[in-house]
Amino acid sequence: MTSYLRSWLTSGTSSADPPIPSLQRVSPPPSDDEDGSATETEDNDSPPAFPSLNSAQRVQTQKIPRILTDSELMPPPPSLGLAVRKPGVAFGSSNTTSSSLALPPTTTKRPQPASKKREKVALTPGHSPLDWAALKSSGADLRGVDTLMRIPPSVLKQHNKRDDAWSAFNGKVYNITPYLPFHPGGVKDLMRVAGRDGTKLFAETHAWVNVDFMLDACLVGFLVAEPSS
Ligand code: HEM
Repeated sequence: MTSYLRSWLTSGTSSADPPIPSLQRVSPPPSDDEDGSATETEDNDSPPAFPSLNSAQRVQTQKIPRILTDSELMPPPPSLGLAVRKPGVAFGSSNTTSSSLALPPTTTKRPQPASKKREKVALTPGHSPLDWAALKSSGADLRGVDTLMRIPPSVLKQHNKRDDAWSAFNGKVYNITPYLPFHPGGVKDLMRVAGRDGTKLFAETHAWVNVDFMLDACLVGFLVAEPSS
């Protein structure tokens, strides 16, 4: 084999060609086998050394780069969290705790109702918001009328009793009687708008409540101007 390669390499070369390096016979790596009985064909499940015994990688293993600690990789957060900052006090100058896990001062106190008027009333059993949703979708007649009507203020005014209370919100007139016991603000407050346009009072109390959704099943008609006689 070696002589074949040598003759193949030398054929066609001129004297100007660089000298052909002589082939070296490389002896196999020392085997673990004392008696050298293990051969290529023999079963040997032990994996080869990695990195290879004479590899450059193995020589360099002494110089493993140092693994940086967490604090070297990422600086620690500032000791004072924004959550404990007091409004109007310069950051870090107050006597706040150093833990950023401390509760922000705004949530350490229970929120107080803005006024006595806005306090919620205790709803009687079976009158929770979920119960109202169930009643609305039950198919029960909550309007009390057969068709939607055009309702002038003079007609609206007549429906001002607990058992027959209509109120207008954003141009739509609703029968609020079935909703009275479900109102979280109480019957009394809701009755203040019975027989009249409650849009303003409603918006001043809780503009975030979606009246159109809450009372869609109670719609009786639309508020119109008084017909001229
Ligand atoms: C028919 C129209 C109305 C509907 C559908 C309605 C609905 C609601 C709902 C869903 C809440 C609970 C709000 C919440 O938890 O955030 C509430 C609370 C309240 N409502 Fe009404 N409301 C109506 C009309 C009124 C009116 C006209 C007043 C007028 C005085 C009023 C006074 C209150 C008060 C004082 C509360 C409790 C305090 C609060 O939650 O802020 N509501 N209402």
